[in-house]
Amino acid sequence: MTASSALPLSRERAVGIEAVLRASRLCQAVFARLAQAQTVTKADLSPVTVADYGAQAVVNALLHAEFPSDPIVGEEDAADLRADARLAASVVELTNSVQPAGAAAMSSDDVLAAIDLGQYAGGKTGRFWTLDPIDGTKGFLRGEQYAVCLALVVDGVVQLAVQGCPNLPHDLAHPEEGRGSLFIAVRGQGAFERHFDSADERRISVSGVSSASETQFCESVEAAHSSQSDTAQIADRLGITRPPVRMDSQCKYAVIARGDAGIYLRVPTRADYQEKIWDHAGGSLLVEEAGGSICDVTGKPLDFSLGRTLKGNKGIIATNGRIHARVVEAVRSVLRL
Ligand SMILES: Nc1ncnc2c1ncn2[C@@H]1O[C@H](COP(=O)(O)O)[C@@H](O)[C@H]1OP(=O)(O)O
Ligand SMILES: [Mg+2]
Ligand SMILES: [Mg+2]
Ligand SMILES: [Mg+2]
Repeated sequence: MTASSALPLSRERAVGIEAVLRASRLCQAVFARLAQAQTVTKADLSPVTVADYGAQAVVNALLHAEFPSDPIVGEEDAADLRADARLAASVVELTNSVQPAGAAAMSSDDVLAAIDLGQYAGGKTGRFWTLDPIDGTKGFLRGEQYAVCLALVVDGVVQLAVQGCPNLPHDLAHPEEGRGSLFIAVRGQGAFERHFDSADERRISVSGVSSASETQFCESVEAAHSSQSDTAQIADRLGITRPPVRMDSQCKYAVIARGDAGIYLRVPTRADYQEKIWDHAGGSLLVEEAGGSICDVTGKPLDFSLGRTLKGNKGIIATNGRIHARVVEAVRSVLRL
């Protein structure tokens, strides 16, 4: 099933899908030659590859061509590329490799300018896009899960999500049967999944379990991103006996939205870490439109209107909805909130 073009945000939805598919193709092409991929270290020590820059260039360029007055809150900026001509040349080559046949090649200046379109400050009025060109760079580098995450925020509320998950199995129990899914949601229109090799969409919904003990929970692979000792205690308190599903990136939100697991926990490891809006905007809408619930570890709704970070929130609890109150109670009790 494909959403009708008469529905709200149908053009944004179609452009978002094209942008995320192009960026996902670029990332897969880079991974195929990852042995040679250049990586640099940003000030925050996170790995960033030519694919992160290239994917941001591709998405921003298409958004800017189609919606020239929409600002973009993107994770990356081109400062390091301006200081490294060899790295910049790789990104320009990659960006042009996924432009449609017949499109004029982008110059180095065009590519750097496209990346730098992502520096908008966000806020509570008007509409803007938010982009994580590769969420889960560490998963990408390991050949595991990562996601290209795009969302549209209007007056502080997420209205559209398009998330590409190139390595996500279509069926977690049968990874050999195919990988690569796109997840799409528009507020009020439901959540959908399509495989990378087909335009057919299917509506997805959260798991129907009504007891937390019957489900599995997912969390980060990286212990520095979410406290695995706290989540083990929370799981224990909820009577969950199955091991956690550890996965990088916003693929965790897709897995909740599709009903593969019932709970996603992200428990702060540091009091001063502010979650970024591009790490949660799209994923939160996917979960809500699939019938689930989301809030922070104190039970507060996520507030995407405060700029580039979720500075009013701490951590994340996303569930299938039916077990939400019980999970929030267990998290608050273990964290003494
Ligand atoms: N201390 C931290 N706590 C929570 N998330 C973090 C922390 N440090 C980095 N991140 C972010 O976690 C995300 C990946 O999370 P996951 O573990 O779910 O795959 C990345 O976007 C990464 O941001 P960044 O892109 O700035 O490195
Ligand atoms: Mg990063
Ligand atoms: Mg991220
Ligand atoms: Mg990223």
